[in-house]
Amino acid sequence: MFTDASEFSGPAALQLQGVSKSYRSGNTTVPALREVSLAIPAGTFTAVMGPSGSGKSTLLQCAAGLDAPDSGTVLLGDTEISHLHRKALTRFRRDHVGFVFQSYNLLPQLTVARNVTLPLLLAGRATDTVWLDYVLEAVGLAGLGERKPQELSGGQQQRAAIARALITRPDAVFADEPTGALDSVTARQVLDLLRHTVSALGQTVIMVTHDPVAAGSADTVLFLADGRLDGSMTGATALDVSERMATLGEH
Ligand SMILES: Nc1ncnc2c1ncn2[C@@H]1O[C@H](COP(=O)(O)OP(=O)(O)OP(=O)(O)O)[C@@H](O)[C@H]1O
Repeated sequence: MFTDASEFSGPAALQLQGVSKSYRSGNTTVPALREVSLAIPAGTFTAVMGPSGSGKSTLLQCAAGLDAPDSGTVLLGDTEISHLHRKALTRFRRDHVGFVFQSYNLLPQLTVARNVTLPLLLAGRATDTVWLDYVLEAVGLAGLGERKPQELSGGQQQRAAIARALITRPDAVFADEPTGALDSVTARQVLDLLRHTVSALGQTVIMVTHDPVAAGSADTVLFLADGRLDGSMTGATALDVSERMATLGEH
């Protein structure tokens, strides 16, 4: 696991230094992340795994600028986002970050093409139709741009959501349980697509998942236990990941 960008050659897509985050619940404080430091090279596929409540979603929220850490710094590309104010952060996210969620979040009244290009519209950027066609083709939706989301299968809807995440050419794509609502065959296709966006388009993908099979598609798997990073694996199979999960937090 890289904790600092100086440990690898090439640019870092994401760097966290000493990131901590707690939630207040009534009179108690729940620590969700404790002093997490990591660096993710650009153009790689990283999975984040850990038991329920280990801090995966909090890590993703802080890393993607959806939430602010209590302490520590987050760098996305060259920009330190941990101390940006709300408006600047929203603008930064719109231009530099792609999101894929378990529940697709496509707007039913818009066509696939309009859903995919919505982030450009919101950012006031023109649509590059050559790039739109390329992205739709890359995700396997060539010729389906004029359909409505409800006229697509679940897997196709997730492909449209991935196209929407790619359309702004973001510094990083964050995926939260992207295969959670899909059957195993469709999930495999979506994982292969995420892999393809990394290897063919040079994207950086960071995916939170509960599924060892999904994690086994990534270049590197980061393990979280009780808000702390608890090691990593590179080139791991689903079986390797399952075995590691069974001993997580045991030292
Ligand atoms: N809004 C919140 N208010 C209070 N506590 C919270 C809040 N969000 C998360 N937590 C707590 O912070 C810790 C980390 O939660 P987080 O959702 O990041 O874990 P997770 O690994 O993503 O869990 P899961 O796999 O179940 O989604 C947990 O103890 C959780 O109960």
